[in-house]
Amino acid sequence: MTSRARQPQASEERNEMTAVTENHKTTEQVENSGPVHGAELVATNVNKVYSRAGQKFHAVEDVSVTIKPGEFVCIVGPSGCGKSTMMNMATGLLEPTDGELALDGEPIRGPSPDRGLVFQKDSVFPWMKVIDNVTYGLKCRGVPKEERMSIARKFLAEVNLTHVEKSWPKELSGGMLKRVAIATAFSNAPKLLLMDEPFASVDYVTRLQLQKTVLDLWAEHRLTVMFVTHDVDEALTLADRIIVMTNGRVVDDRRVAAERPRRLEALSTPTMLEHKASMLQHLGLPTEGGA
Ligand SMILES: Nc1ncnc2c1ncn2[C@@H]1O[C@H](COP(=O)(O)OP(=O)(O)OP(=O)(O)O)[C@@H](O)[C@H]1O
Repeated sequence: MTSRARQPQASEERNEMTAVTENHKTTEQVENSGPVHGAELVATNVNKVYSRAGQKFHAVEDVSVTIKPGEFVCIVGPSGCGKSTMMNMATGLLEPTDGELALDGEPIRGPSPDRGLVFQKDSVFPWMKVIDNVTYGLKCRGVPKEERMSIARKFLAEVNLTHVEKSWPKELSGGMLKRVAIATAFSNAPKLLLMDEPFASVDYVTRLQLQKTVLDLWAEHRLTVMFVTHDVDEALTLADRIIVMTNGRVVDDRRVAAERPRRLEALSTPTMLEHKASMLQHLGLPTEGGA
């Protein structure tokens, strides 16, 4: 018989969230507050050409972009604009047809532990208990058992999952599984965290909690984050820089200098509304002011 893992009480979650948001910093504050662990990602004239019904087309076309160490960058764009293709090339799982991606000056030729991944579909192995999932990458890299358990427990504590380390994934909620994936990614101490619509399938409240968890870990560990989302509000909540893609191209690249923590009301300031209207216009959506 399996027992359902204890869920944190609503009040516990709220207290954790408050503590977390109070610590958020902008990229500049993070950069100025100590050494940055993140790496610089440089894409130079990157193209990806696919064939569809015998016709070649550019899924990504001539993208050149530099993401600074420690920067939190969101990529926003409509379905099919090439966000995931860009992300997959950064993971090293997909090769550009032309151009190059490099991390700290080293061309990306394949996957590596210096790049952590959290994708929309759960990247948690159902046949391993939570603690074994989180330690798996460390084990593969030969990290001694005591050390990998200590690292995994530290990150499970940071995502408030200490109480389920011995649970099976099937005993956890969707939001908890996301937190296992986040703890697993951070345990491997990546220099670049690649997140492709990681919270698309969770409910609104859980999504806000997960956003705060990621922001807190980002500020603490000072790694570089590239986060793909459809959701302009999510990008404005998370990012210090937002890149908008349409039809495989970068059509907008803007800095969001708003103070952190960004509570819900922060999205309604005139500057944020201006950012939103401008991005929606790039995405071909009507805005309230008719801009
Ligand atoms: N392996 C493939 N072979 C052929 N075409 C592909 C392949 N992978 C992606 N595409 C096409 O490339 C384009 C970009 O796809 P991509 O998945 O990068 O878009 P996306 O912006 O991430 O979309 P979504 O938000 O819906 O996930 C789409 O037209 C898609 O159909």
